[in-house]
Amino acid sequence: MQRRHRGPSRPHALIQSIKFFASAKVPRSRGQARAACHDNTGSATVEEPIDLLVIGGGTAGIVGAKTAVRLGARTILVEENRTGGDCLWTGCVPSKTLLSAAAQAAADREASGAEPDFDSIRRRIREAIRTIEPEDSPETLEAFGITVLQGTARFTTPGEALVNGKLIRFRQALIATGSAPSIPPVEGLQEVPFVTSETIWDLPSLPSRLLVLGGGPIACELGQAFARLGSRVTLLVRSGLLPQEDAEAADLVHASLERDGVNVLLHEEAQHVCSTRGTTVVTTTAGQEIEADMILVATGRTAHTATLGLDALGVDCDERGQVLIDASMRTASRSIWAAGDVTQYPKFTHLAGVYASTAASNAVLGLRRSVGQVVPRVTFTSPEVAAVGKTAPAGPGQTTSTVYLKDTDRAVTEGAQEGFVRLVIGARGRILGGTIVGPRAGESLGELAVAVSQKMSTRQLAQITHPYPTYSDALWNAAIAHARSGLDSRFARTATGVLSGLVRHREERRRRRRLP
Ligand SMILES: Cc1cc2nc3c(=O)[nH]c(=O)nc-3n(C[C@H](O)[C@H](O)[C@H](O)COP(=O)(O)OP(=O)(O)OC[C@H]3O[C@@H](n4cnc5c(N)ncnc54)[C@H](O)[C@@H]3O)c2cc1C
Ligand SMILES: NC(=O)c1ccc[n+]([C@@H]2O[C@H](COP(=O)([O-])OP(=O)(O)OC[C@H]3O[C@@H](n4cnc5c(N)ncnc54)[C@H](O)[C@@H]3O)[C@@H](O)[C@H]2O)c1
Repeated sequence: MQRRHRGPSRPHALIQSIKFFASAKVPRSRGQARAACHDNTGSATVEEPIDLLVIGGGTAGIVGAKTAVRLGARTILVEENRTGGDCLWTGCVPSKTLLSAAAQAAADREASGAEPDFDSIRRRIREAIRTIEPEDSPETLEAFGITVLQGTARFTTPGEALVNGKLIRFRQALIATGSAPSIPPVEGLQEVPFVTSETIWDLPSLPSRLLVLGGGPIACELGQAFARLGSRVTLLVRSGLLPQEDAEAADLVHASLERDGVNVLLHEEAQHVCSTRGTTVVTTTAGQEIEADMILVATGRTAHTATLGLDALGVDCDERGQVLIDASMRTASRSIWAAGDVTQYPKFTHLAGVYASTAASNAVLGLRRSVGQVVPRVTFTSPEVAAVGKTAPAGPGQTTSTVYLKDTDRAVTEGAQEGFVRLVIGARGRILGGTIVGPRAGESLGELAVAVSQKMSTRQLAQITHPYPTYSDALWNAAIAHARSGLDSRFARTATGVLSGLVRHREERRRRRRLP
């Protein structure tokens, strides 16, 4: 089942907001970008290099190229597969559609015992992709003013790259080639059928027993979805679940997965895999044997850099092949920039788009603006886990304020009381970050991201009236609880005591003056 296919990703609707940076249509008047290609036999057709060569047509590549064109740069985007990238074809769009269909399937099963139709779910996923896809198509990008070339790019020198044997000369280049699933070196794995986040969408039928290797966002989201559709799912996880997240949040996801029937095995790995009479048997490091009809490998990512010819440019990569860049998105080579999953930064669509926009404008305008470090993220399990900034106190003077959904009226009215909001708070009540767990947690995260990036204090957030009854009441109440605890401190009590004494004294004096 394992098939390597790298779909281009997409800045589609999610990236509408990023299009704030790269929006207006640019008249297709230039043509210089196309003319800058020449063959490598020496018969150059144009001498002048293009302004920006973008390699990769996923979210990072598309947003980067649009930003550059918007700034007047002659831009070529090279994509070896389909423009749109992981997010559109094999990532966010299919996985969020699947999660929605699986939640509906679980509700239907509970209500009427009806089992889901896997074919219609696959059709729904295809339809979601088909609806969004035109936004990222080569035609749309060309209409925007980007020259799109289909092919595999490889650098030859700092100012030149080969695409399908043609030489392209460029002033600046943006590497946006994304990443692929890492396949762990488990004995026997390559000999049995397995899928990854790239190929699971091609499964013709629902596997009755699915073994998932990994415990990150992909394993948790897809593991829960397949369990809700009716597969018997086992998660085999080297670490704890969602190791990047607040431990109590991860515990709630763990409990929820188990309620959906998922068998979660933590701090254990696959040691050996073999196939016996059509069934795959995985032996774990703890000596357990698990039978499965299909394995999903979700154990992290490897960057697409091996064939880019980066050695010739002096661009540094880490051991996972990730391009190392500074805060302005520039590599060790002055004219080479990178953004998205190919870099060492966290791997999210919104980050790929925003960082690529900064990289492209820095490259084209000769700037060194730094990217923002406030990174919101959402794992779309049930309950959702949304986080931004610090998720635990990390120094003296830092504290937390937590409000549970069982104390939040909207959650009580909806019978969805599992979850919480936890703020991490620093000196003078400054909000440093936090975690939101519960239904639609991701929808409340934007407000917390604003509070963190604007360096707001709990007192400032507490002063903003929130509508009742909403889930964001929990966030508000966490801020109010902390701001109020400040008022309860000994210093604050002394200060308010002194203040009210002064007022009493002043009023007494006025009263005496009025006496005859
Ligand atoms: C199952 C799953 C669910 C996800 N869900 C979410 C989510 O809900 N929210 C979220 O924010 N993120 C999510 N992500 C992560 C998100 O998909 C990625 O962060 C994002 O797609 C990265 O975009 P990119 O442009 O860096 O890379 P990609 O989208 O991978 O694009 C890279 C492109 O470069 C092309 N390419 C590679 N090498 C070359 C070459 N030499 N020449 C030419 N072209 C080349 C590839 O074909 C590809 O089209 C999810 C990922 C997965 C796998
Ligand atoms: N909702 C979202 O935003 C979303 C959804 C899916 C993916 N993503 C992005 O895609 C990236 C990749 O996701 P991922 O879940 O593949 O990777 P990950 O790196 O986040 O998690 C990998 C997990 O696999 C475990 N693991 C590693 N090797 C293992 C082995 N041999 N056996 C068993 N377990 C092993 C790790 O302990 C960890 O729990 C994420 O970091 C995230 O940025 C985002």
